[in-house]
Parts: sequence; C-alpha cells; structure tokens
Amino acid sequence: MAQTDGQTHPASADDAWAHTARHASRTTFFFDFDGVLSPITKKPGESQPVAAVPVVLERLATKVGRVAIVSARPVDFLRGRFPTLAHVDFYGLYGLEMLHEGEVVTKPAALEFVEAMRALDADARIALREPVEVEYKRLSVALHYRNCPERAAEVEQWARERAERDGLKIQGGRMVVELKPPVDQDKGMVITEAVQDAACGWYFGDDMSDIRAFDALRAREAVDPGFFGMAIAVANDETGEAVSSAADLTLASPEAVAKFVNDGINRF
Ligand SMILES: O=P(O)(O)OC[C@H]1O[C@H](O[C@H]2O[C@H](CO)[C@@H](O)[C@H](O)[C@H]2O)[C@H](O)[C@@H](O)[C@@H]1O
Repeated sequence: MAQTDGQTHPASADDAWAHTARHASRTTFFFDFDGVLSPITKKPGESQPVAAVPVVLERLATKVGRVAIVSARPVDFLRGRFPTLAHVDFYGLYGLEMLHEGEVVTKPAALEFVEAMRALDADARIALREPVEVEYKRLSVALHYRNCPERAAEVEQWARERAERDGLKIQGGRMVVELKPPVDQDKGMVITEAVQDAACGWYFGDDMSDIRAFDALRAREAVDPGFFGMAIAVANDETGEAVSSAADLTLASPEAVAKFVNDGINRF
C-alpha cells in the first residue's frame, strides 16, 4: 500500500490508531464515497463500492463510536449502494440530507429549490447534450465532462451563467461542475457538528470539497487540545496535490482504504 507522510500534522498513522484505541467509543470515522470507497468510473451511475468495503465498515462500526459516509450523492443513492449496512450513518448532498431512523431528512432551506433543479436538469440536457452527462440529484445537478474533457470550459461557462441567473452556488469536482442551492452547507459543517463531543475524528476524502472536512478537524483540534483529527487523502491525478497536501496521509486507492482500515481495526 502506498503511503506518504503529510506535512500539515505531526502525527503518524500509528499515533492516530493508538489514540483511536484509547478513545474508541468517542471516535468517529467519516468517509467520502466516490474515489474513496468506490473507484472512479466513466459514468456516475456505474460506481460501486470496493467489494471489501461494506464488511470493513460494519466491523469498524462495532469498534468505534460512529461511522458515517459524507457524500455529494443523495442519501437514497448511498442506501442503494450499501443495502447491508445497518450501523453506518449517511449524509448526502454535502449534508443537505441525512438519514435519520430510516427516513431522509432534508435541510428545510434547500427544499424550495426542488423545482428550480428540475428545470435546470431539463435545460442542461437540451443545452449541453451528450457526451456531457447531466446527473439530477433532486437538490442539485451535476454536469459531468469526464467523457469529453475538451468541453470543460463550455460546460463550466454554462454552469456559471445558470448559477448567476438562478442565484445558485457552484461546486467544482473531478471532471464535474455542480449547481447547488444557495444554502450554507458543506462537508466541513457536517464534521464540525458531528465531532462536538468526540475525542477523535478521521476523515477520508479525495476531492476539493473534502478539504473543508479536513479543515473542520483542524479547527476542532485548535479549540480542544484533547481532540485528535486524522485527515486521509486518496490519491488521484485530477486534483493534483491540493487534497494530498492538506492531509496527514495519502492512500493509493479505494482498495487501499479498505485494507488500511481493516488492518487498523486489527490493532484493537
Ligand atoms: O462526495 P462524493 O461522494 O465524492 O461525490 C462527488 C461526486 O462524485 C460523483 O462524481 C465523481 O465520480 C463519478 C463516478 O466515479 C465520476 O464519473 C465523475 O467524473 C466524478 O466527478 C458524482 O457523480 C457527483 O454527483 C458527486 O458530486
């Protein structure tokens, strides 16, 4: 497994696992989905978690306080990808949605944008056409240009103009630009709230939106010296060094994430 030491945090993976073992019941593990638990695929609808992941996550959930997936995908998509997970929490659409007692709970401020997103989805399909892939996610629309990278500028320009017209927010990602409601919500806010009473938090991410989650762990450490945050990047050549250089450690792939966590669990 390829691992490189990050430069932003003095701790090693050994320190983090030792801290986790000492404070297991007050430790939370957060995982991004695409690129972290599932390898990147050409079509967004085709991504699937690495085979070992569901078992590893369920096992982890028996050892630590909480395990959660924090994704830009809708919660229903995540549920469909993990039908066997009974002890793992789901946050979808950057935290606009979460699964609570079997129900998808949506931030009320985002709900008024359902109609705008439906219209945006329809317009984008007409304006951009294949091989640009338009992914409708109820409260956001992602415009993918993985299959036509030469059209990136055109797609981003269309997204910028539409966001301005409709008063929406834009989120860049790996060969994708996404339009979201203008609601103050990101992965960092999910983590900030979720680690309030924790002694330790781990976050595994691969994309620009995950850096906010890393920052939230750092911010928690800054106000609580007893808190230990571990930011793990998953390597890719699309975000360059941005995510890796914000992390404590970089793993090579989603397969390496499953192995790293499984090996870690065996320590306690
Ligand atoms: O927060 P995440 O779970 O990492 O979601 C981020 C985006 O992931 C998906 O797109 C990315 O993965 C696709 C499948 O591997 C790939 O085809 C695409 O190029 C990537 O950008 C998802 O489709 C998006 O909606 C998410 O925003």
